[in-house]
Amino acid sequence: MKGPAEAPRPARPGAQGVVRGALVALAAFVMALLPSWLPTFSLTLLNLVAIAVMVVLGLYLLTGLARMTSFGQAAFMGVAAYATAILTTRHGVSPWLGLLAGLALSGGAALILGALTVRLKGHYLPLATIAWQMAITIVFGNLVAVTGGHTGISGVPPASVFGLELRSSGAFYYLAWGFVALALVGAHNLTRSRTGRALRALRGDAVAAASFGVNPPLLRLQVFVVAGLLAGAAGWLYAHFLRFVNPTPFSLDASITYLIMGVVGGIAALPGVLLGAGLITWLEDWLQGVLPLLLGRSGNYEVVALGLILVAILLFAPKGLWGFVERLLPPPRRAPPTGAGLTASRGGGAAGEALLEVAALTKHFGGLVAVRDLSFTVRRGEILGLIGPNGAGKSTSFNLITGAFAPTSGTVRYRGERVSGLAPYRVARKGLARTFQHPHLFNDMTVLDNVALGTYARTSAGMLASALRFDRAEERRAQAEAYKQLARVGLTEAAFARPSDLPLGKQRLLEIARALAADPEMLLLDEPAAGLRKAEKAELAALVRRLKADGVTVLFVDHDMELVMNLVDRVVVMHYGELLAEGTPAEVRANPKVIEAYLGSALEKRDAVRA
Ligand SMILES: Nc1ncnc2c1ncn2[C@@H]1O[C@H](COP(=O)(O)OP(=O)(O)OP(=O)(O)O)[C@@H](O)[C@H]1O
Repeated sequence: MKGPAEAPRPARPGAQGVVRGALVALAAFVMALLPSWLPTFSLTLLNLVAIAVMVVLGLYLLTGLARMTSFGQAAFMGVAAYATAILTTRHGVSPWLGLLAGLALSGGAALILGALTVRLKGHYLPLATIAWQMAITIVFGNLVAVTGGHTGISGVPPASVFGLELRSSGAFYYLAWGFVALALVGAHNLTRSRTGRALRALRGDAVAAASFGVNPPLLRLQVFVVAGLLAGAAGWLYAHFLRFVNPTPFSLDASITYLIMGVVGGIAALPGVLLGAGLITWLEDWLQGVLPLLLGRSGNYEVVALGLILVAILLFAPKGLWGFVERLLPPPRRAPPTGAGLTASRGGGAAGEALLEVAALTKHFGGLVAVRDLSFTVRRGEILGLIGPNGAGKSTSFNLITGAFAPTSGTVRYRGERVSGLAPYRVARKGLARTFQHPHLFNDMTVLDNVALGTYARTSAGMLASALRFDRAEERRAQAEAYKQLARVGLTEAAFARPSDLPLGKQRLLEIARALAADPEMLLLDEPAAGLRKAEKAELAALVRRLKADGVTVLFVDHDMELVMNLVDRVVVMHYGELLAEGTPAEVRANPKVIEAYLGSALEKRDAVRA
């Protein structure tokens, strides 16, 4: 481990927070004064920046946090812009009612599209959003009776506040940046919440996220809708600022430009959103003026220039321009959380009674039977070892128990309740926590936040509550709980390090701390000793013994016979997918079938090496 990363920072987070707060207040003060200093042209540009920020903020949540790419945000913007334009020009409705209608329609559209597409993997989601984006642009252009076709709808009334019509750029500036301020604060709060952590965990590792109770499709859908609503609000601002709508600002080109803004500024950080939206909006405007003069002809050449900038950023600054700036700033200092953790709610039931019952479990992979007719019971309070030579079916059994695989036949019951066939997040919420053979940790979060992820199913603040910071008390307890579990595995020194700074042995302890943060009744450890040195294995074994003393039931799947035999109460041995033997370590060690299986596989390995 890198020494300095592990050492606790000399925490003076209070002073740093005050400085940050003062800087934000100063920026807000300067922003409030800008309309009295700047010419109309600059204010108009700033209003367009504000509108872009709203859309890119949605992309921050969608792509920056959850790594879902959408090429369709301008379409959601267009849905709200057309809704308010039609209602206010043709039906005399107030622009504020137009806002409600616009948000309802853009949010509804995101809900429908999201429900259909968020389960798509890899490139299919972006492709689906392109299809949606193109379809909706065609509707805007061709449904002439409703949308005015390519001519669009003009005469959209200005929004008014307390009877004051916001006609000028200077007046509209306060409305647009007021929206931005609210959205920024909400996004900032969300990022620091249980939802923000879960979203970051979701990126590329839905299996790990589900292991502490996150429902990946639901969370993806929620964030997709929020991004749609932010784009909808931007569309409403656009319609009442320019007072004219046509299909062009809501086309695929526009959606791509918003993505470029995110990538250029740095889509994974809120300052990057502001930087990207500001820079690209200004650059686009500047290039539109300069390029025709330089090239001697007019055309959309700024698109080519923006494309080149995007390529350069992707090559030289994959984290965007904010990535550069961030490196120059001092790292944030955080103090160890204090106070009470979360209330333990599991437990009950007598030691020794059946907790997990595996009955006639079978799993086929095509023609291969990985697990055949496997039955065993884990009793409350014991450590049960599941061992077997390579390919015996241990990991498959583990995945069947935790819900990662559905069994071909047979059942798994936990506390008498059938859990086989349930989604992994549902199994996790029943009180079964797991670790992974190869640690699934999140290096863009601190060690402490990685453990706090484990509290997901024990906390309940939703997106709105988190965005409004109503989760303050719960979040404090979740952080304190995470720290408590870090202390339990002896890792508090590394609380503010990154998981990648830790050696493998400590990463495995960190995964166990995260599992413990879920307050599990039963802990399933998948080859926790693989790749560990002798001293690390001893540390692991001591921890598992302490957990047993605390009443945690453990299913310990591993190769290491010596470790398992000295640690567990009972052993289940698998061979070629079937149960070979079951009993105490002494009974199993003396079982001729076990000796033969292990000796046989050792000889096979030796022959393979010789060959
Ligand atoms: N997703 C899969 N698709 C097809 N076959 C699989 C899959 N997962 C496992 N298998 C096969 O099932 C059998 C049992 O594999 P499994 O990984 O469960 O064994 P194991 O006892 O955990 O082995 P190891 O100790 O080497 O991890 C092996 O033959 C393996 O190749």
